[in-house]
Amino acid sequence: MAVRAAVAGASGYAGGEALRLLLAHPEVEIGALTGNSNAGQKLGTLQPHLLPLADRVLTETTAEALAGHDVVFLALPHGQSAAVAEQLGPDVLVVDMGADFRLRDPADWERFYGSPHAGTWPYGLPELPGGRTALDGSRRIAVPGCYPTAVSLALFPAYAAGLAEPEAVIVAASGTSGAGKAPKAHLLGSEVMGSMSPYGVGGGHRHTPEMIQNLSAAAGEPVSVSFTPTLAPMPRGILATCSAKARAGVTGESVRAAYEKALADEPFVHLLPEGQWPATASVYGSNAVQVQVAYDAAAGRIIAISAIDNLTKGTAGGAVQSMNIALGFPEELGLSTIGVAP
Ligand SMILES: NC(=O)C1=CN([C@@H]2O[C@H](COP(=O)(O)OP(=O)(O)OC[C@H]3O[C@@H](n4cnc5c(N)ncnc54)[C@H](OP(=O)(O)O)[C@@H]3O)[C@@H](O)[C@H]2O)C=CC1
Ligand SMILES: CC(=O)N[C@@H](CCC(=O)OP(=O)(O)O)C(=O)O
Repeated sequence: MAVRAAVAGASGYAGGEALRLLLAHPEVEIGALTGNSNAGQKLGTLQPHLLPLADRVLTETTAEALAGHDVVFLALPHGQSAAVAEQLGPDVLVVDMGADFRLRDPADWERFYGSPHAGTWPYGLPELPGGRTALDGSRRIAVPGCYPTAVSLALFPAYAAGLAEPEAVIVAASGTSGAGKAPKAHLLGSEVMGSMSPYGVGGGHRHTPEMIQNLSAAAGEPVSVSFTPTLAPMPRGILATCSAKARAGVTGESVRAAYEKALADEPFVHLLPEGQWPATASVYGSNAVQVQVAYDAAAGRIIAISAIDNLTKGTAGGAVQSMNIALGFPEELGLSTIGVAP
């Protein structure tokens, strides 16, 4: 029997992407759709690409509206999920696409988000060591941030194999949908189009502690991360260029072998053949992740590059993949690795 799923934040980008994927999921029936300022509006006016749901009307995000579902996806601004989640029973699978339950260290949360820490839930990145075990049967899932998804998948094989020094340098470009749908001054179309610019420079981006958490767990020792995000003039996609100094004795062959071993059985993460490089266009709208790795012998550095769709594998696709594991469905159910080209 199909599970009944509600989506809170259905008017936003993450909620809209969750609905796009859930519409194609053979074991999910879509229940309540809730919003905030757009409650009372028809979904067709807010998410015109979701034609089968065009006549559905958004209700307020309340415990009553979300009651009676097997799964509740929360696509709410940071800090809003805990109050909603605590009103949902322990048997309901709550999948939080916000940041509230991702970090283990309350001090990290308070420093980067400036509010009391709500707690820590099983982390929705199945590909990390132990990731699937943590999600199996869980009724609470913290979906990772989009940049930490791209970066962790690019670098964990190097750290898990003990090939890299514990200091990573990351520069990643994101499409503008990463910033959400609400209008923002730095996202005016005429200023974003035809230009790339950095932001959150100097360790200030809130995804830095999440990357440190993931890479340190893979390495078995603390890993420092210097992360610089940049905004790219495209609606979707993240290209993460990650590098770390190689440990003594590392060769191009040993790096390649470690990545082949770590990613061989992954249904969504694809280590490209040597000589091919990840591109955001290749994963547009798909749950696939492209990874490539190279050893820069002159600099003594491992360079790992990944491409994801920030809204699919970076948010809603990762959420559905994790839901599948938690509920015992095949992990790939309802998810595509087929992109859109050109
Ligand atoms: N965009 C992305 O690439 C990613 C987003 N996420 C996370 O997903 C969550 C949603 O992000 P995104 O979809 O981009 O943001 P949007 O701004 O596009 O959407 C926000 C949603 O939350 C609703 N909302 C706003 N304020 C409140 C409130 N006070 N109480 C309840 N609902 C509220 C909005 O409703 P209404 O429109 O009706 O006001 C809307 O449905 C965030 O936590 C974000 O960090 C995670 C990974 C990637
Ligand atoms: C381009 C852009 O602005 N991206 C967002 C990341 C959005 C995201 O995935 O992260 P959260 O779920 O943690 O909000 C940012 O840098 O804040």
